[in-house]
Amino acid sequence: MNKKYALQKKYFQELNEKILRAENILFFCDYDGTLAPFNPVPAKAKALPESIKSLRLIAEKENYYLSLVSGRKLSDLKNMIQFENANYAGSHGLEIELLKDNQIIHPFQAQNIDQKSKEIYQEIKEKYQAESQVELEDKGFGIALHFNDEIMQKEISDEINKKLQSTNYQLLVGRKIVELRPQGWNKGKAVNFIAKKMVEQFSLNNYLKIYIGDDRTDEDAFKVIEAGISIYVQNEDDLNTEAEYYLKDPHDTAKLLELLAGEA
Ligand SMILES: O=P(O)(O)OC[C@H]1O[C@H](O[C@H]2O[C@H](CO)[C@@H](O)[C@H](O)[C@H]2O)[C@H](O)[C@@H](O)[C@@H]1O
Repeated sequence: MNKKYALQKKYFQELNEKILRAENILFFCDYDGTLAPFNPVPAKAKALPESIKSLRLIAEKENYYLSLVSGRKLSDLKNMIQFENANYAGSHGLEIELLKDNQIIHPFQAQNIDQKSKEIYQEIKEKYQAESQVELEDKGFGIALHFNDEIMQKEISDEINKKLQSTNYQLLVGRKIVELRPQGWNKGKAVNFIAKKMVEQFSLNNYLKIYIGDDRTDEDAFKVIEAGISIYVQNEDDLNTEAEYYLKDPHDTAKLLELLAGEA
């Protein structure tokens, strides 16, 4: 493991130099586990106020384009964190709202999902809606099952995985959660989609992508950051990540954002 702790002076200087060399910054930030510490009740998982304050300052910088990217559905994400001048990507990027544009874009269409897959998905959804030991979060484009018990999580994810064989859905296993979502779209594709839109809309030339995220779904985004800055927020997991830098938890995210906002 050869990751760079982003708050260590020499590594912060290194990433800050990259930022200073770029004319424009496309700043992508995940929500849960990155801005908001874990809470067993998703609705209570609030972003740290100091991170909100710094992100607001970052979003106001003339050459910064802030995007919030989450597995949460768009409306939920926008309820949790409200910025006028930010792009939003909910449901792992299946629902996108670009800054200063009130329409929701669905960059990946449901017709890519065949009838058989839809039926199996519906069957799984109904089964776990009726299961009292599992909390089902219906996101429209997919579902998340929240668990308290890791053994149960493993059993259920194995069972669902079997059912999803040769469907157009995929299963993602995360921290106390399994998620079913359509195959073919992910946070990496959403990052590229938003980046392209920003480049076109604002005629950007020299730009740098920054992505901060904490779980497996963020790995797809780290892979498309290229020469930019990818930062993994470690939480409980190990450092098996594509990201170049790491932070230890959302409190570290707050410290980094404060430095980047120029407050510290
Ligand atoms: O992409 P993210 O912003 O990181 O969202 C990922 C999922 O986050 C939420 O679930 C996770 O956080 C909850 C609050 O701390 C926690 O209760 C749950 O166990 C975690 O898995 C959210 O509920 C999901 O919809 C997101 O996909």
